[in-house]
Amino acid sequence: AALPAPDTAGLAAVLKSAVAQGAPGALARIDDHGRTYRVTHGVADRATRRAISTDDRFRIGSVTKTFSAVVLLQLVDEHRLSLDAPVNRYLPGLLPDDRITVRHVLSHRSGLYDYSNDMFASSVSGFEAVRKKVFTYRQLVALSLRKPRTNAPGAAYSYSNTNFVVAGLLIEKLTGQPVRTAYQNRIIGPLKLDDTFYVHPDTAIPGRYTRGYLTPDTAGAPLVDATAQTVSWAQSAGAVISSAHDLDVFYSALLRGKLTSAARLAEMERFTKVNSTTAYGLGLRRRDLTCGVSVYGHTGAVQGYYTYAFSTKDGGRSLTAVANTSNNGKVLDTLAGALESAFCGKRPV
Ligand SMILES: CC1(C)S[C@@H]2[C@H](NC(=O)CCCC[C@H](NC(=O)C[NH3+])C(=O)[O-])C(=O)N2[C@H]1C(=O)[O-]
Repeated sequence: AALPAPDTAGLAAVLKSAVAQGAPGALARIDDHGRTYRVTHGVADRATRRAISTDDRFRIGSVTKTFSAVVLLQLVDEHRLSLDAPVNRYLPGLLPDDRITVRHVLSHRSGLYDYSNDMFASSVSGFEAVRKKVFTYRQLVALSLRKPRTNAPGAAYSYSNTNFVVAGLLIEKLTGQPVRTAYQNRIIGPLKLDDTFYVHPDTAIPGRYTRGYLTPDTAGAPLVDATAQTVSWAQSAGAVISSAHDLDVFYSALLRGKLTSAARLAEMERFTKVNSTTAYGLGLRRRDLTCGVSVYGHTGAVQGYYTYAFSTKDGGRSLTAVANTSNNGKVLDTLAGALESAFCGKRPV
């Protein structure tokens, strides 16, 4: 059945609410079968008061996980990787359990502890301690292995950034190239994503961007400008920079089967239920909306930036919504309403 028209007034109200709840600015772009909708509210820069634009680049956080998963699924298509092989077959000795497979890692079912839980237990001091640091992938995995596994391999879903750091190690081992090169050659170049970059360990966002502001844990404390950072704590789990246009193109192309074989896309879409509205596949989230529509993509939360980037199953309609703050649960929850406005249309009064 055809989707209802996007509810742009409802989308504007969502962004306005996000700003009222503490985001300096918010943006949303819908690409719907060739027609584009753009909505913004608030500022990209608190000092200059420059209005936020849907053209502004931003840090996409864990939306990066889909980029990493796509590269690995392409390697499966090229018969250079098996999803059900142990990670240790490709990276001998990396993990303490040979039963952990590539599929377990890409579906957050490995049981590998998420080192960021400790790293950011105190949001601002944790961020300031790492914002200029450069980690190796193996240093991040070592941080995780200091803690017990959360579950036996394959036994449960437990979100962990460590999984997609392992994915980055697999990409570099199997392609013989840095993750940056793999993203560029396999995704960014072919799709002409001119606003999309992997600059790690550089701290600057190229070109025109919105600044990002970390909300402190202490109510009323001033926002922290988190724009300049290496994002080395995340890398292949969260360090890509992009734009609303490019993420709409990316998820539409993925779901249209432009980036992997149909068989591999079907593997990405084998979902483990997370809660009543969300399920996780391989580097891909499914969100089930109130109108019965399911959308596919990923969310992102990196210091200073919240992102929702989702598309319909056929890739015909895509939405990217961003708020330039983080560590603000009200804003994260409010921004989820952008999915309802974009894909469920006007709410019955
Ligand atoms: C599951 C999520 C929401 S969290 C996960 C990943 N982001 C992180 O793991 C960053 C955690 C610290 C971010 C920081 N929070 C704190 O410091 C809290 N003490 C903030 O909000 O700026 C990402 O991105 N994912 C989102 C996803 O995949 O949707």
